[in-house]
Amino acid sequence: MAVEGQTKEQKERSAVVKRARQSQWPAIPMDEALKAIETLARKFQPESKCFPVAALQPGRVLAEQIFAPEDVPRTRTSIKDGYAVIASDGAGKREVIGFSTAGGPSNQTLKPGQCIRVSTGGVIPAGADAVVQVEDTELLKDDGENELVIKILKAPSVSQDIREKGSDVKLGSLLLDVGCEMGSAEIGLLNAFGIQHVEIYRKPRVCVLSTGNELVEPYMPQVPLGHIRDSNRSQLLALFRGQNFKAIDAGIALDKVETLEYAISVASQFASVIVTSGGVSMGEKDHLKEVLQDRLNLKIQFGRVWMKPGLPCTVAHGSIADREVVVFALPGNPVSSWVCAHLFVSPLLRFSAGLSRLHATKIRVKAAEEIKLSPRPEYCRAWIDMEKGGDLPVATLTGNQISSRLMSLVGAQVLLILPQKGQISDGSKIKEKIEAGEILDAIVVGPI
Ligand SMILES: Nc1nc2c(c(=O)[nH]1)N[C@H]1C(S)=C(S)[C@@H](COP(=O)(O)OP(=O)(O)OC[C@H]3O[C@@H](n4cnc5c(N)ncnc54)[C@H](O)[C@@H]3O)O[C@H]1N2
Ligand code: MOO
Repeated sequence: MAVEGQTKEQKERSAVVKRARQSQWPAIPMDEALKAIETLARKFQPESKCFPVAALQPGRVLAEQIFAPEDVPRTRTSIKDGYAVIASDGAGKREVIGFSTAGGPSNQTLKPGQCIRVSTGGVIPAGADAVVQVEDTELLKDDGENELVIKILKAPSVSQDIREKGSDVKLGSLLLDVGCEMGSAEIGLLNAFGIQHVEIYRKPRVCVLSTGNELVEPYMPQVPLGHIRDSNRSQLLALFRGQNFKAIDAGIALDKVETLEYAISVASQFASVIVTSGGVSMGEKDHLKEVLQDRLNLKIQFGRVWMKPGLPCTVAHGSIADREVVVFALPGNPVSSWVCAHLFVSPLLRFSAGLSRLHATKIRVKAAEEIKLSPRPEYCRAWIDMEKGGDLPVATLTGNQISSRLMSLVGAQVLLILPQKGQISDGSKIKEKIEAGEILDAIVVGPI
């Protein structure tokens, strides 16, 4: 028991003997954890603002429906470089009375036997009802500079090679919907209609904090024995920034309840989503759960998930100084925090960013090799080969999958979803492994 007058070391030792020897937190199944995240996400509704289209970057999310303010094309235009004609004139001679180029429309009206030279995108002059491409004509007469008479080789049909008014987009039709992620095409489309301002969602902010007495800044030239460089923070910041969220560096906090409480409170002033790594397992310095629940009075939504990696992953929700927050206390192992960030943090941030799809894309792949199953459902990192395997891409594990091995994340394109080792559905035998060639679901986490 801790008594007055104890040294710091004595106090720490007494904390060790008092620690629980079993986790008080049930390891909930993955689908339950994901449901909890989806429920929580709804508390972090996206916020919008008006934004100039000229400054839009890919990845921004639209917060309003955009309707076409005009027809495209606004008037009938030519699909080909050639001649605007009257179809009923058929094949044969035509007098060339002028030209209508893109940007230089003609104000002449065609009469039978006449044609007007047009370029692709040029306005179809009055009286014309077809375009004949230049390849289907012959020049019969010119004055050295201008074409005067041509011959149409094939009889044209009405509407041939004419883009009718509104045939691409009708005035008032829906161009882009709420939740649409801006890419190059969407930015181009807004500009095609001269739309100058749109309502977009604000990027959600996420604060990233590393915890652990053993951590030193990555730039430190000397790393004392027993210490390691903090890699989780930069890794998670880069992950969230790469997903278009605003990620804020909250530094490193020592494994001390007061320090952790302080660091998380400070973080809550900058972002309503806080991500920590480390200190959630069974060690005597693993204080995160206690800090979240007992010192910050947050409600722990779950304190363990039956998954690998990421077993002690913890999520807490509540208010700190009247600000609603969610804290994702991820396990310290670099692979565990990365996998949990993809599976739990990103979906909540995606919701808060206004995106219509919360979860990453799932694909079906073929296992390249035999994979031993673990007692927990596992999310294995894998590379994808689109060429091999015929109908489905082939997934090869990124080497040893231990949760400390950061190398297993390098170039990872998918997380293979492996069931836990156990009885197959008809109960006939225990499934111990995935066979080479077996088809699996996989979550896309990198460019394919
Ligand atoms: N008795 C038990 N021990 C452990 C259990 C358990 O159920 N019972 N769970 C294991 C699992 S699973 C995981 S995952 C880890 C997670 O532990 P913590 O979240 O408490 O993380 P730490 O102990 O603080 O760190 C674990 C590991 O990761 C390194 N680390 C931590 N932070 C960083 C960082 N910012 N950058 C790079 N590396 C970091 C740390 O040095 C440790 O090596 O617990 C198992 N133990
Ligand atoms: O399940 Mo822990 O997350 O890596 O080893």
